[in-house]
Amino acid sequence: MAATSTTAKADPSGPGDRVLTAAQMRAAEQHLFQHGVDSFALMCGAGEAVAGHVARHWPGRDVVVLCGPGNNGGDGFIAAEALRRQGCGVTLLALRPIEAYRGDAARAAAGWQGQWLALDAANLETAVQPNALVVDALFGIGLDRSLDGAAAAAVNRCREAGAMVVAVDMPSGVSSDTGLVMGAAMLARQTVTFGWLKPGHLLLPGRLHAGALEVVPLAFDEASGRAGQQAGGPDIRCNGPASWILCLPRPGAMDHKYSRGHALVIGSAAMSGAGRLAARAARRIGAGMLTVAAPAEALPLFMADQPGLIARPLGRPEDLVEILLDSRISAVLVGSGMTPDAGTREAVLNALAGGRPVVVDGGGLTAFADRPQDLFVLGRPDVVLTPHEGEFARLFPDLGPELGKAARAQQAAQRSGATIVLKGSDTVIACPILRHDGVSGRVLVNREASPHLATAGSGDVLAGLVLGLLAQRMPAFEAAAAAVWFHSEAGFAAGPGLIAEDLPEQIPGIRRLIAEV
Ligand SMILES: NC(=O)C1=CN([C@@H]2O[C@H](COP(=O)(O)OP(=O)(O)OC[C@H]3O[C@@H](n4cnc5c(N)ncnc54)[C@H](OP(=O)(O)O)[C@@H]3O)[C@@H](O)[C@H]2O)[C@@H](O)CC1
Ligand SMILES: Nc1ncnc2c1ncn2[C@@H]1O[C@H](COP(=O)(O)OP(=O)(O)O)[C@@H](O)[C@H]1O
Ligand SMILES: [K+]
Repeated sequence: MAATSTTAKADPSGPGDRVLTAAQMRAAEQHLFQHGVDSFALMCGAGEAVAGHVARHWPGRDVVVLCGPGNNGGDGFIAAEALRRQGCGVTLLALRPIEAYRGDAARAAAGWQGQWLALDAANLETAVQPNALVVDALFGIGLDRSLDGAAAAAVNRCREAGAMVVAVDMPSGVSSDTGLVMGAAMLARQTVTFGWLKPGHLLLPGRLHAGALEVVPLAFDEASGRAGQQAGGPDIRCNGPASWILCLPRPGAMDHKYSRGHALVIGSAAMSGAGRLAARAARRIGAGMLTVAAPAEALPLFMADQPGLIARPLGRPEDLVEILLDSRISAVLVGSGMTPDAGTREAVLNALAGGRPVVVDGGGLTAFADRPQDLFVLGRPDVVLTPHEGEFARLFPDLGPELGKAARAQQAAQRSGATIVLKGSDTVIACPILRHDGVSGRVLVNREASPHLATAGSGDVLAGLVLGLLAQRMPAFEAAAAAVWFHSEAGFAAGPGLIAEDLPEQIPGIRRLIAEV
């Protein structure tokens, strides 16, 4: 079967922007088989696509192909034979003797016309010379335990030799569902994958092991992708405008400042900067009106900083309840820059009781570390929790990294009933609303963000962006995802030397750019 390959830069995630787990991928594959696609033809398409990729990027180079025990190895045999026929010098090392292969992989192995070498330490040392070009076809989506023995030795040898590795489907050793390294993992320059991206290509550290990604659709289409996701697990996609642009607020001729959205930031005296940054971000993303409620001594700071906002004193807890009587307030941010204590807890609970969409950030999350159930407001998907890893671990101590970031965020969303933004360089946004088509929720993975965002106050800006979009009545999951996307774009736009104060100022330019989308 001829493989069609895509190398789209803007969104290389294949048909749609789905991201499939290993189980979903297998279900998508079954869907194809039920509709007459031949499994060996699919493997041939995969192997030939890898060979085509290698020939395009390194024309005329000798190549070492490492074949594992299953179908990933099968793809390797097909690629090796295709390259050999093109006149490439190919050395092939296999983890199994030829007679031990089964199914399509056995058929692919039987088609290899070159020499057969065992994948062992001695052969690795001879074959993988410094700067060798290596096709890693050891393990793909079937990896289910840590690499050891010869497979681990292959990873080490490639690393020692500074080999340029092209990974087939997954860099071997990276879990396709979690992006976690199992024992040891190939550090690939490039990864050629099939059908759709897998979470492990996007989540850390897998993203760093995968290098540049090429998605080859093969025979996979929208119907098989949908069938794959409906077989179980969440609908995972890459975060981008396609996921939320239709509900991005746009002011119209009939709008006035209140109708555009009135956001409320609960500020603190100890760290007023957090609320100030959030307020500025909420206004830059389009909230028509912004009120800060903060201890009286902090109010002059807010007012001097931003003449366009309204400041109201917050002394007693009842003050917040009174402020929330104003029905024009359309969303609330609580927790940024607040100390994690009983007073903050009360402010969060009062904000939630106000019945508006609420963003809970920073100290507002940690204040519930010893009683997370009190924060979990089942049936309130308009509540957005924005934890970084530390805050997440305090609220969901049992949802550890071993589950993978996509699954952790999804389970946290379902447990809390809230939209979850699990921050980091690979921020994941999860929706608590279950669907009725067998898909257990929606998850978006932000592809990449500027590491310059790792600076104090950057999270406060993100919280403010979510607030500003919620205030404009954008649904919470979409608001959270759009905010994360704007935030990472702002990080790239500001670039080196970025400080949190720069981020809100980048928003209008980015907003203008996507107005045309
Ligand atoms: N679906 C698709 O889109 C397409 C799929 N295609 C290709 O098929 C690949 C999936 O093939 P696969 O299912 O045979 O799994 P694969 O990754 O080769 O692992 C093989 C076996 O290794 C074992 N094993 C696991 N971990 C281990 C470890 N650490 N150390 C040692 N052994 C370990 C484990 O078997 P076990 O030993 O448990 O019996 C496992 O079953 C996919 O990635 C893609 O390249 C394309 O051809 C066409 C499109
Ligand atoms: N290495 C990184 N690469 C990209 N984005 C990052 C990185 N580290 C942090 N971020 C982003 O920066 C923000 C930091 O938020 P947070 O940890 O709450 O900081 P703060 O509380 O100081 O504002 C988050 O949006 C996070 O996703
Ligand atoms: K591989």
